Amino acid sequence: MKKTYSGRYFEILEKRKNLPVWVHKEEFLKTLKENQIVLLVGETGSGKTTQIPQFVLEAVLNENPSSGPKGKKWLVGCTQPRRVAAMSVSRRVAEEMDVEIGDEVGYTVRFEDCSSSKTVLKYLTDGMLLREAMADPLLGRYKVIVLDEAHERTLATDLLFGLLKQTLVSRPDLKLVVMSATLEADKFQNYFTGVPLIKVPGRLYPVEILYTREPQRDYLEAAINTVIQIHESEPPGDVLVFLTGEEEIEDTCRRIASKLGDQVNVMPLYSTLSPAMQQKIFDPTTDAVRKIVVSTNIAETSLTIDGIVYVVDPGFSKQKLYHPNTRVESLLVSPISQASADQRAGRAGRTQPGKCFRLYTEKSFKELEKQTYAEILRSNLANTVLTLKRLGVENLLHFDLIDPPAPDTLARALDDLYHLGALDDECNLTKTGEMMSEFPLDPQMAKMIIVSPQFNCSNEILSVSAMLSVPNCFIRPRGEGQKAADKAKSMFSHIDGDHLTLLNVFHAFLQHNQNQDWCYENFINYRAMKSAVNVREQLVRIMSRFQIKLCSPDFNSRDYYVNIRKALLAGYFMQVAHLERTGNYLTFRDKDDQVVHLHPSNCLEYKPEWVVYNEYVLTSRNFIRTVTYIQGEWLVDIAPDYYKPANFPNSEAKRVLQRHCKKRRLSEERSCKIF
Ligand SMILES: Nc1ncnc2c1ncn2[C@@H]1O[C@H](COP(=O)(O)OP(=O)(O)OP(=O)(O)O)[C@@H](O)[C@H]1O
Repeated sequence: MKKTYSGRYFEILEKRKNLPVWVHKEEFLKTLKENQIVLLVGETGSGKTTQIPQFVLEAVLNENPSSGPKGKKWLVGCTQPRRVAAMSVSRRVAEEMDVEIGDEVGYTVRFEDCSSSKTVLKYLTDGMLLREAMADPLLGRYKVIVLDEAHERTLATDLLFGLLKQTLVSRPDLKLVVMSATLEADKFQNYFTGVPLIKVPGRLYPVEILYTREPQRDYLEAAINTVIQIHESEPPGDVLVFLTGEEEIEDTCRRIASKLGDQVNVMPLYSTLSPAMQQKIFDPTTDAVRKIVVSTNIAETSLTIDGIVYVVDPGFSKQKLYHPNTRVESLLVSPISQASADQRAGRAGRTQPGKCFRLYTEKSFKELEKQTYAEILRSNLANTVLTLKRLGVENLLHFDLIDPPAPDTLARALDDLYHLGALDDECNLTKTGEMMSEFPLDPQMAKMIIVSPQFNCSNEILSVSAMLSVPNCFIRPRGEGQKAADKAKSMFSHIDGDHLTLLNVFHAFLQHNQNQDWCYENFINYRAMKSAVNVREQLVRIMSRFQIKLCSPDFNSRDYYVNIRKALLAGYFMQVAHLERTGNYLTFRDKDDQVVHLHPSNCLEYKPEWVVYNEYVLTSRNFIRTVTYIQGEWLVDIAPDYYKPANFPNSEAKRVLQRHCKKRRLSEERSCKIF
């Protein structure tokens, strides 16, 4: 039966037909029919992300009217580097196709699947497609895969390139479309040897680019002043400002709001914000109030925020950097690339003409790198190696990547996985490694969960892991509310560490029946808590697949928290710091030790000799965040191979460790004598 469409459908269809990609529809479909791989480069806003997958779907449905593999429907998949884009674009496409989201059009992002057996077009993060490939390396449900925003060169997209290059050989019926606004076409054509390239010039509305005459000393001040200037002297239209991180964004929102009051509606956007808050930026505003969205670069690609006329681009973003020697992966505020700057400008001019205010000179723009450096060259690769091993890649050095990572980085990753027991001496995936790869978590966390039954506390470790996987649950408003928030937090504080504090919050939330008012009264982020409950349920499902026992120590036993702390260490034993006599902590790794400080958010009432930490944060100082007290002798008990004193540089910590080892040896000898 033919579907009857709503009036809205025809209204949007008229607009869609004006998008530049529509002129190239026939050429694109013909090229796709004749080739297995097609590259498509089109300007921002030309209609790639929303239209091309629909064209592809039309062709797939026309050519394959009967059902796909195992009686299921064929799928067209379109990847996005960011979850907020995958979710919002799929909603838009569902609206364009006049269907409910989750039916014919759906999305899958980490910890959230909004697709069903009806789904034929699925937007998903590149990371999720990689996960699907682990379960089914031939991606049997897919007829066409569209890799969007390829220029971003995220780690997952780069791995998908390598993987799909192999898969396409085994599956001649599978097709691949690679899309971007600013693709290094030559590089990709070389990589995929001579595949056709379709160029879509033009955009729907023009964007005027303005540069400053002089370089700006303080980009934050400059950004705030520009927003005020726009508000005071430019015609109506919403504003999108790009900044680098959560704190900076919240602070800027507050400052803009205090200067412009009710005349504007200021909204933050960053990845750790709850999905509900993220969705708020798409709410239409009334004419009298200007919307000002202050965002990290998660709004840089694919997003259309209706009403945005002005973009303010200070030219910086936080970028991941990895030092294989110290094994520290950190985020540093760095200048963006020309490709990023173009993407940012492209957020304007989507539903009407726009203006982009670049807070740097034209000369500086020309001096920026052309493209952002591929993420694979700037990351800790432990997770990547685990993924590749799970995908059956035997020889990592022969896996065909566009930019192969530095050998040092690869060696470090192999080493870490070996210590975690994920790889054996021959670099093959162990049973533990296989299990670890099934958890959508970093390898240490996965290991911690897998071994937690040995410490009789898998229930607690799951709760801690869930809490570590969601946005910060503590709300700390600036100004008046800060003291009250700190007081509320202290009610949950556990003197031995932040992990245990998170566990207290999780338990309290359950005890109060997941009540939203309770969260509000206690300065707890309700959405984060609901997400944690949801994440935990998903982790439980993976646990039961592997028959990993769910168990808890007796809450009244003295060892309740000791067991949990030991289990934490069993996963994170490579993230330990020792308090030196100088009063500083020193990370304790087998090469370069680093002086670090406890992050001010910690809830320890004293400075323990040894701590295990979740995160290394590099800002004005080196901080370790989310820390818990552990005992030095546990290191030699829990990770004896890793903590051989001979492996470590001469230090105070080494001497302590030697003592523990000696004690352990003596007690072993003693127990030998008894028998
Ligand atoms: N949510 C929306 N509301 C209104 N119009 C929209 C929406 N999403 C998309 N559009 C319209 O469709 C156009 C094309 O969007 P699309 O995301 O497909 O472009 P694109 O070429 O992929 O851009 P980019 O390279 O920036 O991702 C937009 O410029 C806008 O006019």
